[in-house]
Amino acid sequence: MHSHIQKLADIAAKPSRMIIGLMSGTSLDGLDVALCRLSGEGLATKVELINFCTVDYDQDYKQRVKAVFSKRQVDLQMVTLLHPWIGLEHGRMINECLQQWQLTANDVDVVASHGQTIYHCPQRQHQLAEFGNATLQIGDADHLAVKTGIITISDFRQKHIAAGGEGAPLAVYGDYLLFSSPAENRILLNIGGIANLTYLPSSQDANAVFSSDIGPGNTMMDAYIQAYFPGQYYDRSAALANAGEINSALLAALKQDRFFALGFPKTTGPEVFNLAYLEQAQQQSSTENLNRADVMATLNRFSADMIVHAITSMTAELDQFVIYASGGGIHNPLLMQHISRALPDISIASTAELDINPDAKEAVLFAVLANECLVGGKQKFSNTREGIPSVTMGKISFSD
Ligand SMILES: Nc1ncnc2c1ncn2[C@@H]1O[C@H](COP(=O)(O)OP(=O)(O)OP(=O)(O)O)[C@@H](O)[C@H]1O
Ligand SMILES: CC(=O)N[C@H]1[C@@H]2OC[C@@H](O2)[C@@H](O)[C@@H]1O[C@H](C)C(=O)O
Repeated sequence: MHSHIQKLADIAAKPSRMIIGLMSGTSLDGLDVALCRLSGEGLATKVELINFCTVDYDQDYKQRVKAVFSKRQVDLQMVTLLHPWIGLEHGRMINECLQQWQLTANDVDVVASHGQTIYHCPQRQHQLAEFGNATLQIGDADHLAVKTGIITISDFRQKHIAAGGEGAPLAVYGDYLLFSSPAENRILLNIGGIANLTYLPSSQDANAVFSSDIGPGNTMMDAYIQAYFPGQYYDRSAALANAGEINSALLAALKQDRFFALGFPKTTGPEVFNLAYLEQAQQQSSTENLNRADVMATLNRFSADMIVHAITSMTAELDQFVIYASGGGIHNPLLMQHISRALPDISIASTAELDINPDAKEAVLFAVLANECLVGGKQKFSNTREGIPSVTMGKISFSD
């Protein structure tokens, strides 16, 4: 047996494993690095978040990735160059975090690397009959493994698609394993660039678990402020949106997209929800001359309304449930106010109540997927339930 395989078997046999979960989402703000101690598998999985940090991307990094991000036409040489480069950059960022935490590569068993999504296109979006669902994450894990000296499990979304899913949301697997509880029906709501949710019934029945993307979380607000307020990356504390008024004609036009007419589950990304989408809605509603604060106020309300719509339609038959929110959008006070006002009888907490830092949650969930790749695989989801195939995800890269 190759010593690498023996090493993997030894890691799998340990009573607990140290796994670094990485997430770099659609907001392109930074790399979330979550060092977790994991034990058990399936519903017996236990996670302890030992250390967490977001390593901010500098301007060069952002510009390089943005040049190929969610665009139909890109410089293919640049995509090819970025694939190893992002792997190396993420490796360098892990090394920095380890140094900061006064740890070494030997203290970590495995890295779980999401990579950087640069294009996501489910069949229902591209509508090309001869092609299926597709998604592309770059940031090569062999480079990351060699740079850090740590075995790396990566590229989780391809198996999901190969087994009939759209490649997202993957959060549902970890949400179910970590947060499902007989005490209450739960909605795990993540408001990142794109918003998504997972429904976890108190029955803990894996076949009744449900998950879907919702539409934009922060992505359109971020794109708008970045385009018109150079130097600002997001509408901090909703300062701009709070200075404006919601325009009902624009709001109605924003809600017209085909995506919202599709049934759940479904997935999407900034390939759909971007500035061109806003411009089209402004043309349709003759609101091209709206002032910037009003546009931001309307975009903020648009995200909130679609989140509320998804929650109410997915919970129509439920008496009671609690929402646990995560992702950067929970720091946008106006967005959260719109959501809670529209759902006055629903308790909205953050995943901190479930002992997971809401900013770290997605990175932790990738650590859980890596743990399942190593020691799990027994928890089954219903084969008939669209979007949650019962598969083991991730590819393994060795460091030497
Ligand atoms: N103080 C704040 N005020 C307003 N918005 C905020 C604040 N802090 C964070 N945000 C929003 O959260 C975003 C980052 O969210 P997050 O890190 O969850 O995104 P992501 O992981 O890239 O997204 P995804 O889940 O789609 O992959 C920022 O770009 C910003 O829009
Ligand atoms: C293709 C892709 O990267 N999708 C992301 C994105 O960000 C949020 C939403 O869109 C979700 O579908 C997904 O990420 C989370 C982690 C998921 O798969 O659950």
